[in-house]
Amino acid sequence: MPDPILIWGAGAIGGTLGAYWARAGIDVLMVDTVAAHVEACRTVGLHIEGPIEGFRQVVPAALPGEVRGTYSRIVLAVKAQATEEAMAALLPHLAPDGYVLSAQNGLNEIAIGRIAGAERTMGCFVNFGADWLEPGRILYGNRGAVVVGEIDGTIRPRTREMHHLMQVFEPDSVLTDDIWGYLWGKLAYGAMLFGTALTDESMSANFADPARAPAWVALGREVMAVARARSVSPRGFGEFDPLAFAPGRPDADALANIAWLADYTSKTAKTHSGIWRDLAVRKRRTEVDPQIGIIGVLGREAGVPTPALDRLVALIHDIEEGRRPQSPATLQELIARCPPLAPSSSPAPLKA
Ligand SMILES: NC(=O)C1=CN([C@@H]2O[C@H](COP(=O)(O)OP(=O)(O)OC[C@H]3O[C@@H](n4cnc5c(N)ncnc54)[C@H](OP(=O)(O)O)[C@@H]3O)[C@@H](O)[C@H]2O)C=CC1
Ligand SMILES: CC(C)(CO)C(=O)C(=O)O
Repeated sequence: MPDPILIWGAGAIGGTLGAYWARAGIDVLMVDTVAAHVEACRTVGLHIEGPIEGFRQVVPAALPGEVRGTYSRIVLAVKAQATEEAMAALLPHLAPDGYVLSAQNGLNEIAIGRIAGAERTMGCFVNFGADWLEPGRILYGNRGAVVVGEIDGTIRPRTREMHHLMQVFEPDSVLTDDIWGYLWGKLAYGAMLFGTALTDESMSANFADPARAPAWVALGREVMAVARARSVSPRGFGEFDPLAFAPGRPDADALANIAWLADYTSKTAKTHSGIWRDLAVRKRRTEVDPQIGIIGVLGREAGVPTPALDRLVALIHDIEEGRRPQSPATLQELIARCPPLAPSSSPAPLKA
């Protein structure tokens, strides 16, 4: 029998994975710092609810200090700003020939590789939607892309094994030799999601408002410009093609993708992003620095200006620190820094 899969961070993403794997008879141990959540998961069970399916599953769970032994497969699913702290705690439990899979948004694989070694790091792009509601309760709002790949692009037996495991949860999971392409594609979408969290409205309402499009286009373009400077060719999901935001592409191509995002985000029970939830519900800091701030840092290294991203980071900090509300006026502060769209731009039809 292989050792259990250790899931470090049993919130919206880690908890959903853990419940599905445990229900399928796969041996898992979830680790989380929220004592009441750990207790609920391992006693009465973790309740997965929402439009996909509802079930309650007892899942073995522990606080970090309760973990013993070493594990060959660790799925890291904490928010990006907790990555380094979580890595320090889990490292003694990572087998010498094991690996950590980042089931997170952002470029956490860089930090994980630095701490655990590149050989012990695997990448993952997760785009399903889930919310941690309270101890023992998670909303699984919509299915979404799950993509697994090694950070050096090779596909190894362990990569195939993790891909099979992900298929237990999401049958359409993808195995890739280009995980960085997917991670940068998510950064383009992710930057826009941070933008939507400047307001109190849903993701879909934000994407559907033509007056707000200059912000989404500018953010997408800046992420693409930095990705290009780093020789990454970002990949999308569904019909979202981040390359439509690449330098030189007409505004109409970008707008067609934003129209698709408005539709895509209207079909989930998770109406607002995790960023919005951190600010409006959890009243806590977001992942903006490790996820979006880093793009500006990489841009400066490559001589690529990122004024919209920089303004976005500052505005999110303003909300975190109570200097501004989540409101259309706060988003307007971002739009004011973004170039206007070409006057004749109307969304080009998306390719079938
Ligand atoms: N939710 C979603 O729909 C999506 C999320 N993602 C990404 O997935 C990652 C995880 O997000 P999500 O699941 O939403 O976050 P959650 O906050 O729901 O879950 C993270 C859990 O880890 C706990 N935690 C924090 N620090 C530690 C630690 N050092 N050791 C163990 N547990 C810890 C948190 O506790 P506490 O709350 O007290 O901090 C929380 O219970 C993020 O990068 C996010 O951007 C990607 C796609 C979709
Ligand atoms: C919106 C979502 C679920 C991606 O679709 C996300 O990544 C987030 O909430 O941060």
